[in-house]
Amino acid sequence: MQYVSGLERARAALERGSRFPAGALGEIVSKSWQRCVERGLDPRGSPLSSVIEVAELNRKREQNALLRRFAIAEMQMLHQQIAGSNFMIAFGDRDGVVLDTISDHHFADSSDGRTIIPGSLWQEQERGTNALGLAVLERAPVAIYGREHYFSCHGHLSCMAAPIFNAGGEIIGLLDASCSNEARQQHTHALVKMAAAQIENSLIFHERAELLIFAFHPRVEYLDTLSAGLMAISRDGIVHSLNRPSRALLAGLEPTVGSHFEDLFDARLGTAMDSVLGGGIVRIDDRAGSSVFMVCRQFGRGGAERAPAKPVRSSPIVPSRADLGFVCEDPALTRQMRGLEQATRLRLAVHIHGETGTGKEMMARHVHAASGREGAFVAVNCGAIAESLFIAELFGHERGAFTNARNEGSPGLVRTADKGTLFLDEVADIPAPAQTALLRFLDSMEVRPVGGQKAAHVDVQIVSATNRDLKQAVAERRFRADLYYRLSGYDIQLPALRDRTDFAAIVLHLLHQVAPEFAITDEAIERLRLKPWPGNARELKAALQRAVIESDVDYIDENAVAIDQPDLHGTCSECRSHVLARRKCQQIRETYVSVDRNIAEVARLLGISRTTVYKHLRD
Ligand SMILES: Nc1ncnc2c1ncn2[C@@H]1O[C@H](COP(=O)(O)OP(=O)(O)OP(=O)(O)O)[C@@H](O)[C@H]1O
Repeated sequence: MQYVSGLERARAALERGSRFPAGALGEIVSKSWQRCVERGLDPRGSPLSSVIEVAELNRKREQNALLRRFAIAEMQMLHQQIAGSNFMIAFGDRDGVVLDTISDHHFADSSDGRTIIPGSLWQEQERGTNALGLAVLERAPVAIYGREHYFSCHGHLSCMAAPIFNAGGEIIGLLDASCSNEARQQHTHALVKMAAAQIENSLIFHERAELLIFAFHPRVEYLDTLSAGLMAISRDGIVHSLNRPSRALLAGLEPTVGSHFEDLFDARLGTAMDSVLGGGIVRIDDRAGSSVFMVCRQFGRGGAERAPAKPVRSSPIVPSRADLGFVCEDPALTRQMRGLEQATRLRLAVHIHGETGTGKEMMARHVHAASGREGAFVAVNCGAIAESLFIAELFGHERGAFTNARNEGSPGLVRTADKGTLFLDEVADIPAPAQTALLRFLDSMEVRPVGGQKAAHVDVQIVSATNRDLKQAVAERRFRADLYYRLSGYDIQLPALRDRTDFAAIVLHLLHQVAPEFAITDEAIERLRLKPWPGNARELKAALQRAVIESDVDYIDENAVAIDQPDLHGTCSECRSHVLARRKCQQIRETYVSVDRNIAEVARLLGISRTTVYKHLRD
């Protein structure tokens, strides 16, 4: 509390242009503010926000290809760990240029989220005090909360950034987690640091695949954690790579690339190797007199029979949103679903309308689950049953009731669904005579099997679905109007995938089903969103499957998503007939072309949401 008021006092002075009481701020922030003042940056103005061109961004991505691969894998992990808390994870190069983001889409579309986009520069001289810029300057993890940011327009943003170092101790990249509130997120800060350390270790394993890699720590139970020292050593004892914990654990001995094993440890390399080659743990002293436990994590190519152990993650793996099973974050849809439980309590028949692949069957199963009914969920594809058999299949038949009837008779699908749910899929295809029988059943809830005398009462929740226009079918007298009214006691209209505001969540969910270990960048999701997706979620799932199979890395980026660029002549179809809308639409399309088709940049420049941009780019 004291800190907050101290910060506010300092902020007020800063914004007045007076000397701010440095003691009220942390040292890093206070020095950074001072540098910004000296540079003449106006804290109430706008940052000199610059975004590099797409060609330059692609060049940087290529230059950092290997690091990017490990970074995106870790971003995916981090995203899963903090999913739902409205965060954005960003990977930047050593100059503070954001190369990739993976985010909760709510944040990506917020005004804060719109500032952190691929290609944006976050050096202190442009953006003032911020975590990415300061992590480079301080060569250490930095968190900047809310109004500690120099520019007041970033005052709602909290950012935690950690540098990624190479084995020589140089910064090679940055990892950042940002959210739009001022809360101190110590837990997230720790996770970002761990992710950066994990990337550094992964790089050592990848780049030194031919060498021995030893892990060591004074406490044996820490050998499998990110606190353990890692050293890649050739068989002549020369150190070729070492991670940051190695330097800290051997402080005083100044280990570097080129040091010799025996200058660091009080043991001959041959003896240490003999002890650890069988996978054992050896206790040895370092040259400063402290003892450590050591284990061999990689024996190097051609070195040993045993498969190298992988570095173990010490971070907890938290289940992701994808485990929930059903994505429904679109407000238009959640509104419709609010009354669902009540509708099933009143036994209203539920009718679901939506294009093919929009999840009608999934929704029907959800209605069944929401109703809490104990009986079975029985799905009937009304378009797939021969007209002559329809009534018997639905209501059952007695033994030998008709030619081809089953010998033992059949209870019928309606009775199988007793105390449960009967799902009539493709309901528009019900043959005319069956429509009458179905209507009679819905009115009485009684079934009489074909060839039988006795009617039985059943208790069934009816759900029907179609991708056709049932009202039109009624108008054309192909579907009975009274049956239509009976089936649509409670209507759910499933939006097409291209119109869903929770598109990103659906992509993540489907990708998790297809390849749980795969990550996808925000930019790839943006590209996917430009497609019209006539086959909806089913088509999207197949496209993700293809992208996964064709990918030789474990993530999907913008290059893995081939889309036909939209034809940008004129306006989108919705804006064609309105003069004002036409002008706005053209402006969006022109800006899109002028910024090398970077959707995030269009949203940022015009101050509109990405969803609005997509809408105007489609035909
Ligand atoms: N909201 C959603 N969340 C997650 N997955 C979804 C969602 N909607 C659809 N899917 C996925 O899309 C695929 C198609 O769903 P489903 O079979 O329910 O669609 P449908 O509308 O019944 O299709 P059709 O009209 O062709 O019968 C399924 O694999 C399902 O996992």
